[in-house]
Amino acid sequence: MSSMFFLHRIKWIGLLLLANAGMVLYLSLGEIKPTAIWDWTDIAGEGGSALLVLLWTALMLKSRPAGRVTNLLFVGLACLFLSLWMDTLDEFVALPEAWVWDHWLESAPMPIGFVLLTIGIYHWHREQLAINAQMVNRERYFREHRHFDKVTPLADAGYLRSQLAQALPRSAAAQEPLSMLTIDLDDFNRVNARYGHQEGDRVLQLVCQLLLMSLRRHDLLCRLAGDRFAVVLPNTLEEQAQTMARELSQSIAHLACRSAQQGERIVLSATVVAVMARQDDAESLLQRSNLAMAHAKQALQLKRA
Ligand SMILES: Nc1nc2c(ncn2[C@@H]2O[C@H](COP(=O)(O)OP(=O)(O)OP(=O)(O)O)[C@@H](O)[C@H]2O)c(=O)[nH]1
Repeated sequence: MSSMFFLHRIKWIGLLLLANAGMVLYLSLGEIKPTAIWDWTDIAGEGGSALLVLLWTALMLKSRPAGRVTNLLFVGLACLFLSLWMDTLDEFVALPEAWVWDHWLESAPMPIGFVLLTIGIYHWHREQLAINAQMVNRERYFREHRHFDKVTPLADAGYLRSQLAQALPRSAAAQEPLSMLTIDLDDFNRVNARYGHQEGDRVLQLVCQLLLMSLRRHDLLCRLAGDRFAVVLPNTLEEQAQTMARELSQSIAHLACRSAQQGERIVLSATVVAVMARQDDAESLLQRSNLAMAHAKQALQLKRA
């Protein structure tokens, strides 16, 4: 909310000055009425309405970008507020009966405000129609071009590249770290060889579910190829990513996975590597990640030999 006040500070200051000028004018030219004749119903009705219009103004400014339509809506609401504000002041301050300008101050901004608001709402409606049309186009683009993996419900390497290409500059601009995990099942060809390709598919689906459950909402899991997955970890330092890598590797090793036919335990393990983006673009980050994976697999082979 405070950013909204800062962003539109000139509008708020202008409105405050006008409301204040109205009050000073009334106080300097009129006389404060005795409290006995204050009409509390009018004060509550008019003052409450003025406060509600201020609340609408704040909500409108908070939900809209700056621009012509926002200005129209603001001026419209400001006119309504000023009209109600002068009406409320009238309940406290008595001005000579002969004067008419105060009636104008109370009534004239109201119809102007309604006209401006109507024009503003009409343009807002047209804006919304244009946004809706764009969203439909984008959704169509998304549905047509996004490649879903056929085995798991995950997007593929192409999608990962496109998301990395957007996420990397965004993180750099926000000065936030971005890390990536690559997860590769060990000896997965043996699962296929021993239990069949269909069973292999089921194992990949189980691993995918396990990974999805273990990740945070804003992490993006994709299937790079075969038994290799990648996770984009926004706002994550290398150390945190390393911890996640260890945890995921342990979860996969503990996955109680049994074959559908015989119910045998299928023992799984995975090599998980973490890299943090430095000055990378999508390609160089993927290359570094693949290199880290190749080293980790080599180390595993050496350990086994
Ligand atoms: N069931 C199934 N298998 C797949 C799929 N895609 C790739 N594979 C198999 O996954 C295996 C991957 O083999 P490799 O790349 O040698 O990996 P690995 O056997 O895990 O060996 P390391 O990674 O070196 O430990 C191959 O046997 C592929 O046929 C798939 O969608 N379903």
